[in-house]
Amino acid sequence: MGKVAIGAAVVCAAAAVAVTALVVRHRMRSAERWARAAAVLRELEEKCATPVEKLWEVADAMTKEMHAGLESEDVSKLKMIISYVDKLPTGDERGLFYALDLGGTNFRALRVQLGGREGRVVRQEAKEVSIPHDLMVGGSDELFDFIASALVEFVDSEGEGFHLHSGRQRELGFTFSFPVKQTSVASGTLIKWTKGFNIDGMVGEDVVSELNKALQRQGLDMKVAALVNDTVGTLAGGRYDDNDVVVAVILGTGTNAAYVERADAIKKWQGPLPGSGEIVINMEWGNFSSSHLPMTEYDNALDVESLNPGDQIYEKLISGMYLGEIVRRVLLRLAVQTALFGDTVPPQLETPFVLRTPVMSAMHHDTSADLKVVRAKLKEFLGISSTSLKARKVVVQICDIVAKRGARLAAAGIVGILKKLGRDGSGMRRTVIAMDGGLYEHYTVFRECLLAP
Ligand SMILES: Nc1ncnc2c1ncn2[C@@H]1O[C@H](COP(=O)(O)OP(=O)(O)O)[C@@H](O)[C@H]1O
Repeated sequence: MGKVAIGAAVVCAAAAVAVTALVVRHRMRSAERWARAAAVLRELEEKCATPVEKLWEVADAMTKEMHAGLESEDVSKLKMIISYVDKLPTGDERGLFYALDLGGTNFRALRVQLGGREGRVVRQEAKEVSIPHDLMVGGSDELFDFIASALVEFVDSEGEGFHLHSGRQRELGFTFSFPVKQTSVASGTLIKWTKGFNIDGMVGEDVVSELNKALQRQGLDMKVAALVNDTVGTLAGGRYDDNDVVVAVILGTGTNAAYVERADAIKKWQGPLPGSGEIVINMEWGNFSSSHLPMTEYDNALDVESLNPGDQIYEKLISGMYLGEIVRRVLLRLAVQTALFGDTVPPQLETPFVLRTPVMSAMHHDTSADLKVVRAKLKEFLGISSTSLKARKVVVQICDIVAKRGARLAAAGIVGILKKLGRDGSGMRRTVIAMDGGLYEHYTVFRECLLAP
């Protein structure tokens, strides 16, 4: 009995030692993994850093590129497109106007009855339709017929309070938020698709004529009276509300900026200068690129694997289409190299664009002590069923680094425009910037960081 007990005790002791050794080894492995995760995070933080000196460099580079883009075509990454809009609203406008806004995942139709300076916006109605993904990469007729048929329904649903002057054809302002070479106020050819659109045979075509043809095919008595970029539209809308608006910036699926330039500062302008002496420039700033931009291996890989490698570099750092995807790439690296989400890499995490920016934003804004929103989103969108609080904190930290880099770079771009306008110093006249876009509107941390970096 004694021997058996001793033997059992010895066995037991040996097992205990083995178990202890296992625990220690696991702890060491876990400590090692966290150390590696911390190193990946540290590196991300360093590479994404945007100290004030760097932001000034980015702002200066933006100003320089603006000058180059106004000088002549094709010398700068900034196209600095002349919009042909030389008059902005004064607030005195009257009548029934229609608008169509196409530039991302949704399009919007709008009708508005303007009642002059006193009446202002008497009445307005809008309709929003999401674009099925297959139409974003299909044929041109299919996309424009889809839009025109939605406009038919919109006009059919017109209620009380909207008055078209008798005998007048319905006129539409077409906001088309892709790079276009404008040829007049109501015509322009597509330069390239961005933001996930890729429709065969459209590059080089007049987008107004494509829409007019579709309106005819659908039997709607309406014609496009003006083609404006969404940023130019935002500038016009901003000016309608406030006379000091001179710049507009969009931060949504993509990003862009427009501003009012002195016509005589546009060296590449040919022909008579407009009477107003001013013209709106559509910068297409999403294509801005500079060696001063803080790029990481994740950004480079995202760019190389994108539909438009080498293009839209600034947009790929700051806009809603890409922020979530950058975060996904960092998380994938952590999952593979440090087993952040357990011993196997969650398969969904390998799917490009599975982590959308609104989901990133929801996780970033999670204020619960145990980060339950992060837990729920990781489960819902990435199929990660169990996470430690520590891992969830890492996720939030990555969102923070990526979002704040984007917001600070966007702010630096705005400063670049103000420098070009000579409105960056103190004691200058009041300058108002019209901001729009879902990213700016809904991503609070991003917006607050942009406003007070
Ligand atoms: N809650 C949110 N948090 C962060 N980003 C958001 C949120 N909601 C929308 N967004 C971003 O805004 C984009 C939509 O922007 P919006 O200006 O409405 O349309 P567009 O697709 O024409 O740019 C989305 O693709 C997304 O990237």
